Amino acid sequence: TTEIPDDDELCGRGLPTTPFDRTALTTIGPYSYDPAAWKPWTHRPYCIEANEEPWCVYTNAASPKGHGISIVTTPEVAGSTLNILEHPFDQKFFAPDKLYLPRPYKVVDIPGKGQGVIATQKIEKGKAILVDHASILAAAEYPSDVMREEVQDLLATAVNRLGEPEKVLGLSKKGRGEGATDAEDLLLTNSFTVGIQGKEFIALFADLSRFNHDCKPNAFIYFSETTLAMTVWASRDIEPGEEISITYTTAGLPSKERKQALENVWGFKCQCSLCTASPEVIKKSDDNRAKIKAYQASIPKLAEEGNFDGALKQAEHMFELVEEEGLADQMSDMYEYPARLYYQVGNLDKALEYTLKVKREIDGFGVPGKFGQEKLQAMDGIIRRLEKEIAMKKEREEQFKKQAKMKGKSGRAMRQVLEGARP
Ligand SMILES: C[S@@+](CC[C@H](N)C(=O)[O-])C[C@H]1O[C@@H](n2cnc3c(N)ncnc32)[C@H](O)[C@@H]1O
Repeated sequence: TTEIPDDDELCGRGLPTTPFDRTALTTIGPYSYDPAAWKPWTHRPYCIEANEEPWCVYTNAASPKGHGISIVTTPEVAGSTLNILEHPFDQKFFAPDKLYLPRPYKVVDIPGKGQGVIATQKIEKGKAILVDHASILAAAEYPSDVMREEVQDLLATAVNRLGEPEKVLGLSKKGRGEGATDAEDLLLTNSFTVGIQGKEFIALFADLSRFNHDCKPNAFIYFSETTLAMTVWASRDIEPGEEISITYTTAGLPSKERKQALENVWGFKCQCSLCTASPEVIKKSDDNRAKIKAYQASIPKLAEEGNFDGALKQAEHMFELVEEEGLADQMSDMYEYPARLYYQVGNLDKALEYTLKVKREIDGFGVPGKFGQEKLQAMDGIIRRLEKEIAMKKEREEQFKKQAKMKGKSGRAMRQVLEGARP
C-alpha cells in the first residue's frame, strides 16, 4: 500500500538500515510514498524535474555514525553507480589498530585562520587521526536546464534532513558566492571535491572541516569510495600543541600557483607557516618545487635515451628535494623511477630498496580501496622477483668465488709441485 504519510520529512526517520534493493529506486523509487521502497533512505527522496531526468536528495538521517548522510544526484546514478548502496553504511574502519581513539586533538581558535585543530598528544607518522564519514555529497555539475534556485532547494533539503543539521550549520561560512544561500556558502567554505566511480561530487565532512590548510602540511587526507569516509593520516610525527594541517590544493605547487588556487577555489588568503615565511625561504621552496617538476619530466626522458646514470643522479637529487619540502607521502609514486632505473642498470639491491620504499609509503598509510590493493599486490610481485634475482645473483657470485678459489688452489699446488721439483 502507498499511503501518503502526514509528514514525509519525518517519516521513516530512524529506520534500521537494511541491504539496499536497487530495483526499488529505479522502478518505484523517488515517486513512491511507501517507506519500504526508500530503504536505505529514511526520507522519501526529494526530487526536482529536469529535461533528461530528475535530480533528487537521498537521505539516511541516522547513518553513518549517527549524523546522517544526504546525497544529491540522479536516480540513475544513485541506483547504478554509487558504491555506498552496495555496502553497509557503518562499515568498520579497515585498520582499527592504526586509528587514534579517542581523537588525539582538540578544536581551538587559531590566529588568522578562525578555528583549527591542535594535537593533544604525540601523534606518530603513519597513524590515522580521524575517519570522517561524509555528511553531504552533492553532484558537482547539473544540466543547464536545472535552475540555480532548484539546486539551492536541493542543497537546503540535503542539509535540513540530516540527523544533526546543526552540526554542519555551525561550521564556518565566509559569505562566499554572489547571492549564495546558507547551504551553498557552507559547501563553498568547507567542502572537498571527491570522485565516486568517475563522477565528481562536492563532499562535506563535519569534523574534517575544522582542519586548516598548510602548504607544508603534517597530515594528508584519503577518500574511500567504498565507505564514503575521509581519513586524515599523519605524514610525520606530530608533537602535542602543534596544529594538525592538511593541503587543500594539489601537493607541491609553487607559492604563486597555490595562492591563486586557494583564493579562487577556497576564497581565502593563506596564512600558513610557509606563506608567511621570509621571501628567501619562500624562494628556496619555490626553486625546490620547480626543480622537482622539471625532474619529473627529464628523468623519464633521460631513461628513454638510455642515459640511466644521468637519470639516476637526477632521481636521487629529486628525492632529497621531495623530503626537504615534506612531500614524500604525497609523492611516493615517484620512488618507482629510481626502482626501475636501478633495475635497468643491474643494481638489484638499490632497485629493491626503492621498491620497498614505494610499498612502505602505500602500506604504511594503509591506503585501502581498489587502487591501493592492486598497487600493493603489484609491489609484492616485484619485490618477490627482485629478491629471487638477488638470491640467484649471490649464488652465482658464490660459485664464481669458489671456482676462483679452486683455481687458485690448483695454481698454488702446481707452483708447489714445480717449486718442490726444483733442485
Ligand atoms: C574548511 S575551513 C577550516 C576550519 C576553519 N578555520 C574554521 O574556523 O572552522 C576553511 C576556512 O578556514 C580558513 N583557513 C584554512 N586554512 C587557512 C590558512 N592556511 N590560512 C588562512 N585561513 C585558513 C579559511 O577561512 C577557510 O575559508
